[in-house]
Amino acid sequence: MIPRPAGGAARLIPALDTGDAARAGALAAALAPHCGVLKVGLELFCAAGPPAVAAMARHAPVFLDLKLHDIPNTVAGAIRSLLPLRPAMVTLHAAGGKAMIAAARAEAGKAGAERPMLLAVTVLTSMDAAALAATGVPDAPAEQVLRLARMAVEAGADGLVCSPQEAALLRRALGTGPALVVPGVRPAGSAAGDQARTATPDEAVAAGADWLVIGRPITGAPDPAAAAAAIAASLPG
Ligand SMILES: O=c1ccn([C@@H]2O[C@H](COP(=O)(O)O)[C@@H](O)[C@H]2O)c(=O)[nH]1
Repeated sequence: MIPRPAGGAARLIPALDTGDAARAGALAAALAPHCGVLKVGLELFCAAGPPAVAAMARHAPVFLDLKLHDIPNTVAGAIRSLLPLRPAMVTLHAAGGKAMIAAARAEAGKAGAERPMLLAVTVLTSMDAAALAATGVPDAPAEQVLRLARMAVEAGADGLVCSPQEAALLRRALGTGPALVVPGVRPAGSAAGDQARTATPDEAVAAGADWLVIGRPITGAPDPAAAAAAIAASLPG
């Protein structure tokens, strides 16, 4: 399993959110010197499929952010299908429940020491309290994040995806065991877009994040490599 980053650029995970495989390849080549991991999400995977994962993996370890959420047998089958791609990290929704996460973990374990890190997505960083309440959860996002995080770790998840606003809470409650992978990170002055629960890279690291996922502030910059290099240089080493 991929080791935790010691600091600096290794903490950075640029999100390659594009449906254009050639652009993703160019971004990967430009960004790899300034990051630890490259993220392939739904947009790129739906457009370009497994070959895109193999192409990105030539530049850096790949975080395959597919947010699996289905019955246990189906999610285990999806993990089985993904293992030949040798992703460093794979996401699944914590809301899928204990049995789903345990089934995914059992399947991932068949890859041995080279298995991917399984990350449970708690409450999407785009959701505020009102959006969460509209799904039938009246609690504050932080409470629901903690509830799902405890359950996911008990079921075998190696780490959690949460907003930077819950990272300190999860570290206090769960210690250093689970890896914390944190999107919703915005360098000072950059637009939040559809992200609701955000903080700066410095704040995210201070709160206990291991890895920071940053997409549009990098990929939408006039010079993505320079944007990534500036963020990476600002991270504690
Ligand atoms: O709760 C979540 C889980 C995953 N993401 C993903 O992270 C990036 C963030 O991109 P930005 O452009 O920096 O907003 C994106 O790929 C999401 O799918 C998330 O934002 N929140």
